[in-house]
Amino acid sequence: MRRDPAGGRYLRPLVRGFSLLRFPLLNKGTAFTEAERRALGLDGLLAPQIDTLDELVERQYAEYRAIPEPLDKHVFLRNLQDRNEVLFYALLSQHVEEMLPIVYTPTVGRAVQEFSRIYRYPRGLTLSTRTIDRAAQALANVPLNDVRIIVATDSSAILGIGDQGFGGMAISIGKLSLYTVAGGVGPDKTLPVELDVGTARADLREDPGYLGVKHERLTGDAYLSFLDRFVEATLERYPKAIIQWEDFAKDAAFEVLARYRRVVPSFNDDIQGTGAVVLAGVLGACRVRGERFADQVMVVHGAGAGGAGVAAALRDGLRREGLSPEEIARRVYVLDSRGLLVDDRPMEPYKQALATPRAQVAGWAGLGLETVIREAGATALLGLSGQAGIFSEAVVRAAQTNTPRPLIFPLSNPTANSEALPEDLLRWTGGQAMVATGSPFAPVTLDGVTHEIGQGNNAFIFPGLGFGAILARVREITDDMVAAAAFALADYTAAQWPGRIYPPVSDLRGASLQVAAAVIQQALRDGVATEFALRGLNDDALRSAVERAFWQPDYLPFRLDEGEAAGD
Ligand SMILES: O=C([O-])CC(=O)C(=O)O
Ligand SMILES: [Mg+2]
Repeated sequence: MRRDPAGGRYLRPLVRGFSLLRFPLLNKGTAFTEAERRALGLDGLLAPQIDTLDELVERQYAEYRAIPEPLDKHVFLRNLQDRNEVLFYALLSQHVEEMLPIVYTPTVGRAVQEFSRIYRYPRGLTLSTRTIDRAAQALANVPLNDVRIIVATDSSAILGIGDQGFGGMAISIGKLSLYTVAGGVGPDKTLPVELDVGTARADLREDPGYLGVKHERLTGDAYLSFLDRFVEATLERYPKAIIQWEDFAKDAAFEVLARYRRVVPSFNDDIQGTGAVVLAGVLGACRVRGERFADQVMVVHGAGAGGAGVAAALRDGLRREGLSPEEIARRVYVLDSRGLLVDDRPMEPYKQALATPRAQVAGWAGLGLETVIREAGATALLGLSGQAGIFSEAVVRAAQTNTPRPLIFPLSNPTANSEALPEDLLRWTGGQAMVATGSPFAPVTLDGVTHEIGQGNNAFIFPGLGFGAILARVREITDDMVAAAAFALADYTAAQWPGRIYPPVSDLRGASLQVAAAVIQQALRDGVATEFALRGLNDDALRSAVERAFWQPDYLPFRLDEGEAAGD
């Protein structure tokens, strides 16, 4: 992108003619003007009609509406993205609420599973055991010069659906669409990455149609060495990039975050993003109920990256309220598939910090979900187990004996993995449960009252967190920046959407702007920001600066420099 002396934005293309039409970031299809067609060697290659962006959006939208199946809609939008990226984002921006469940959760889960079958056109960077020795060359081949945000997955724990091998690329692509539509990052600044270290799934390895490498996953030193080479080559080619680690299985998630967060500014979306969004939702629900957060007793079901991240965020939130470690231990309980984490039980090292002291559960009737809810007096249930239906009627009734309006958040994705259906939760509790889910659900009408179902998805955190970190040019993403994102989201919801636990998805952009501004403030306070132009701005000025930096889908005019013509 360039600017003329009057400040007008324009493009000076390095490719011309047919190649220009094949470059999704530059292609305008029939919106190339008469003059551009002549100057850029496009005469004869396009339909005669000349359209505006709005006309193209209308036409694509009509086609989109005619497609019945969500996965086919996803493929349609992905094809558009790979053909004409500005048009894709213009369409998506105008229909965020309708299309988010298609480009993102839940349909992206299907796209991950079907990725080898729906794969059409390359996007992003794939590093595999075949290419990792040439990582620097692979990065040099990426046709983008100023990448600022990378979403990288090793696909070991995609959403709640486990190891998906090469298919995990679809989640990196989907998350980055949100970075652009909700987080304001230009698509030329985003890079989805699939780290194909193999798959533990024999069915994939034996499937002739599977497009990933067909061997067992790398583990131990070989795995870490693979990641080291990726990080090293990335730092070299894109020194200003931030990495979002996505959908790594629990042990790897913690290890990878700890290993690299001070080498390259990075965060783990499932641990930190999910932790922040759930903390914001619990704070929001307490405000709606007129109760104190510090008085809640919270049971986290699931101790993978998401569950552990949520428990850590809740504990951190309680610490900020002034509670002692002993008090916190009586407010947050974490269960994995073997029941409550109790400190004398064998468990993975990362879980130890979340375990309940044995003395505290002396005399309890058991350590399973329902018993823990009764014995602990739980007022909030947070589901991150990936186990569909685990929040059963008996479990929910147990929570309602402790409080008339329990908070019940079935957060596992995609929809089929949700711990409960909002409709059931509201029915079992006589409309009293305060419900938010990870995947989108339609409003529920019960006894004439309609309940909106908030979406407690990290989509309300990561676009703003990443955008703020990019604008502040941070050296590191601190825990306090993540916490600031959570509090900003809770404050924004209370101010703009009183009575709701989360804003509606239609306001993802507004929420992200607020999150980004808060993240910048915190980065400045933490001394990790290197963009000093943002120093000293008050909240309003900062929010305006963030808004001005927000990328908008628009067809920029193409101009050639003096004396240049097609074919030069
Ligand atoms: O992708 C989503 O919808 C949220 C998320 O990170 C996950 O479930 O792993
Ligand atoms: Mg995830």
